[in-house]
Amino acid sequence: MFIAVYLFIIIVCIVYFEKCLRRNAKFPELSRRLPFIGHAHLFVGDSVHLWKIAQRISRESLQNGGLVTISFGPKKVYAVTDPEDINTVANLSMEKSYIYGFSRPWLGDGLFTADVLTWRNNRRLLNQAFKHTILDGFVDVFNNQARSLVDELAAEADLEKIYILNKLSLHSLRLVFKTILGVSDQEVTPEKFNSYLETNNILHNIFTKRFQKFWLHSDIVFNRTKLKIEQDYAVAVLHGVNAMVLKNRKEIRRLNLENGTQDYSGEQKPFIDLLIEIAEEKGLSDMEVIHELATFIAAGHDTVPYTLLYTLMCVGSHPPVQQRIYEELQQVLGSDDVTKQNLSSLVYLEATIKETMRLYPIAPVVSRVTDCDVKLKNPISSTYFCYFLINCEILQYHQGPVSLCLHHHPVWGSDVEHFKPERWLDPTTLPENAFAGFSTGKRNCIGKTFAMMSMKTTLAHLLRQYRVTADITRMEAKLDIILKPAFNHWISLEWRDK
Ligand code: HEM
Repeated sequence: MFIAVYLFIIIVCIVYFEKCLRRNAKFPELSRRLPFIGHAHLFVGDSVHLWKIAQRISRESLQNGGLVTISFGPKKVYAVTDPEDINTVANLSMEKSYIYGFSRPWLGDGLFTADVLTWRNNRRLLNQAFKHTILDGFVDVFNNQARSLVDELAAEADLEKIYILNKLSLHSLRLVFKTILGVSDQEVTPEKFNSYLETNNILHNIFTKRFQKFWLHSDIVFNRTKLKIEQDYAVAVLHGVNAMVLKNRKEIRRLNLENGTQDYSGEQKPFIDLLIEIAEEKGLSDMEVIHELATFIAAGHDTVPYTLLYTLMCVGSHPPVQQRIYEELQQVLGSDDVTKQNLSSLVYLEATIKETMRLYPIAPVVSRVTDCDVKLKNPISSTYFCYFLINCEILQYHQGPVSLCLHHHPVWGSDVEHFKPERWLDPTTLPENAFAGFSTGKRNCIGKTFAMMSMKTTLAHLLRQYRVTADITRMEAKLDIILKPAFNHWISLEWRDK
């Protein structure tokens, strides 16, 4: 009898709670919300499933005029897909959402995860390391690494299928170790690089699992799981490498200062030296420097290889695009190396990378918290009026290969679904605020010029030497922190001068 009464009271409460929510719902909400937990159940599954959910959210958001709400229990998230709204949010809210906090044991107060106050200060200081004049000094390193990659791939040329991702990751990690840490290939064995990559992937996996299982969002629960033990171990391994590099670098700097010498013989000094200088000036601890290094290594090498892979796959799937790139390379470079002067003439290659990033952005979801009211366009009516979103969390969903969102928004025109690098050649014809491959607003990617320069150099060397074949329409993707290929991401390479 008592059980029946309790059940009755619970059902009445649920119905009342639901009615209140619906009455107060000002915004369209994602379908399939459950009482109390909201949409949290939709995210449970593997990372292929997570990508499908992200695409569904972005599709529903666009169908609802550019905004849809998602509930995680009492927490409400606004998924924004309208270009104007995304621009508004990105410019007003610099604070990252609590989900980024999952990576704090690894990245600490590094630029990517830092709170706004710390971020403002550090971004200003670190911006100087990413100026064009500084990055120009890395072009020789980009060329040397690209040449090594071309040579390494020779053994696999003419095979029917190559899974090139691991080689691209290794290439990007070496590049980052050289330019960010000042560590040459000879100082780190291939096994150590591979173990760094594996550990890095383990961490991605742990963060994704934690995000998908909403009960693990709480530190109290998560800290009692096996995942936490695995996370601690992985973080210790990566920090161990960073700490060792930092110690060696400080020693080299000390000796250089004592002897009045420098050890980068004409090359640009690595980012770590600037960081050590800032740390000495500001009294930062070694752990703070390690967190910043971890951030730049992660952000630098996690992103580039995936964008390179997707570009090669797009190029391999579109022979006329490949032919035009080849002709541009012949005309601009011939058989010469890339230089800071000729790099800017590779306009069609750059357009191809941007078009790839439009269709396959490695960071398709960016999450922010607002600390002020944000006025957005009315997502339901076609007339424009405004809503106030108060202290809410906002997700920007831009793009997905099959879904309609920022990078697939109708503002791109009727050929929005086509891979068409030509659309980038005349900037005056591009839609406003509709590209966020490097994010947008003040807290966008600090490494975007570095990334573009290194990717253009690598692709110039590769595509001059090899003809690529691929079929990107068969690739399946997963969302494992970033957009990664899950299946069918092979390419084949053929020597051009055979
Ligand atoms: C194709 C290559 C790259 C892409 C597509 C990319 C994309 C992005 C995106 C979308 C964000 C914003 C993420 C968010 O707010 O959640 C970001 C931030 C960041 N990126 Fe990149 N990135 C790339 C390469 C690089 C490289 C090479 C570096 C460093 C060498 C780098 C360093 C960073 C850092 C430190 C941040 C945090 C910036 C801040 O909060 O001020 N990225 N990147």
